[in-house]
Amino acid sequence: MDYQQDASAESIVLFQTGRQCSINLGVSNPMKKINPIQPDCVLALAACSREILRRRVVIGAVVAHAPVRSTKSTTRLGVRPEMLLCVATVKLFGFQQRRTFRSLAKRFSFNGQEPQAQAPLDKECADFLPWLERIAGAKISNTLSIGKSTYGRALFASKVINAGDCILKVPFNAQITPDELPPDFRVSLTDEVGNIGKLAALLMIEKQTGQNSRWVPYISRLPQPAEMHSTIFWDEDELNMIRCSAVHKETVKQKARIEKEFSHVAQRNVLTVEQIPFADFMNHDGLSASIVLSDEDKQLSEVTADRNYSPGDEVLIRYGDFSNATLMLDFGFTLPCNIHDEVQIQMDVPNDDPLRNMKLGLLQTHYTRSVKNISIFHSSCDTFTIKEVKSAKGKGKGIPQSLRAFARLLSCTSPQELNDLSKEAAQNDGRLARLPFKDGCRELKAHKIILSHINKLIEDHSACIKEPEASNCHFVSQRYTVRRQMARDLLFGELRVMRSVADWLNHYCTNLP
Ligand SMILES: C[S@@+](CC[C@H](N)C(=O)[O-])C[C@H]1O[C@@H](n2cnc3c(N)ncnc32)[C@H](O)[C@@H]1O
Repeated sequence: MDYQQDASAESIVLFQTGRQCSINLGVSNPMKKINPIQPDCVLALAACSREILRRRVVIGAVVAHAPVRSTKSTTRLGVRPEMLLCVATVKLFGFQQRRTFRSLAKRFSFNGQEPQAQAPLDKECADFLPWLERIAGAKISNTLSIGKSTYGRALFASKVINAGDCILKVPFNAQITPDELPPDFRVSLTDEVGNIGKLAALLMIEKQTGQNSRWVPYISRLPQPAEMHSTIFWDEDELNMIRCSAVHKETVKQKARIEKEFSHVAQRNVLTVEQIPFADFMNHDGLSASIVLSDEDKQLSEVTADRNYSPGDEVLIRYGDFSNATLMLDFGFTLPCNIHDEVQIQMDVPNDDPLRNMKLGLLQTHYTRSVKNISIFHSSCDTFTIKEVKSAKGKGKGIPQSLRAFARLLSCTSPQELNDLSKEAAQNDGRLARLPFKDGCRELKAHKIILSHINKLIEDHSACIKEPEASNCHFVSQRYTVRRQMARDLLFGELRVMRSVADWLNHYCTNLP
């Protein structure tokens, strides 16, 4: 890849194999200060930042994770330079978080009496915690050490840790925020530059400052491009492995957005962006109950153990309840069997449906979108998220009511039927086709529409999985091996979800009166 800079531009401009992406800092010549820029860093950060902004729609929920702070009043999002994409959110209801926080506070004490650990220490990071504690002017952890795991750096118990122990607390003054931008630089930034753009600028400045940067121990441990596996960085062959999944489309969309729109993102928001050194060395376990919580009063972020750990155990936290689709796009990894897997499916009113316009009109009038949907994808009236249905004989939890309603609408063949649906909606809660058709044949027809759509997707996924390796030249590439496995984790997870939904639909159809 070739990168150049446009030193005269009002923006940081990167040219990547003919395409151009820019981060407009709105200053006359930012290159004076941050030249030369690190293109991979910028692009990745942009990717990360887009995600942060979109996630903001989580209203009334606590958003937190290793590098993310959350409090009642503000949401602070951490940008771990890990692939510069490691931004995660955890969905917890506000009251849960407050309660958790109070109970955590009671147990807020360091465990300092246990025997020394046998953790697999990362010698290159031996000086990291002492350095960070010097900056913080406070103890950050005395039960954790930085070591090496299968998934890069990780934090390990260096002493016995009991569930409920506070294992780390990183004061805000040891976190990297855009507030640190040099005043003259900050003054020159226009209002259009939000926190994420500022953080990007700060990182570039710090990187450029080299050994003189106060953050050098942290900056020097930023992930290298070769370690980044977000689908944002996948090449065409690699993306082809997941072409049957909605992640493919979402990746293409996000890439385009990053390159084209990042500079125009209005960031008038309540986010505070920062990076939380040390805490963001923790790897993800989807089943962990530990998250990063922040206390604005005490001006620190902390993590409490959700279980007992022996010395040498890796200590994990949960970044969020994320499907493999989200993990691979936002974080660049997947889990072999992810309980949070889900599948995004899109259903349209066919172009050749004679009632198409009437159906679209009704959808527009009656459709109310689920506010609970905080998946990585943008909802539209024809996009639905299905989850694994635990029992084919149950109520079908995992299949959204909106999908079944949509299918009932699709199955209508006369204006009269549509008018009846509309009337019924008006008599109830206004939502269209939420009740099963009284006529079993019509209900069957509607559900067969979904079933046939899902069966088609199952076929596509199965074919995708069976496909031989894309290219011989990849056979030695570790990168390709990692990404191939990610693709398989994704597709197998989606297949599991879709098969469970198909089983339920088959059972439902067979048992209709
Ligand atoms: C917040 S960082 C954690 C620290 C990181 N391992 C390091 O080397 O600095 C998140 C990154 O760690 C890796 N990671 C975390 N949890 C993982 C898991 N359960 N499986 C695979 N990779 C994981 C991924 O590369 C992810 O992007």
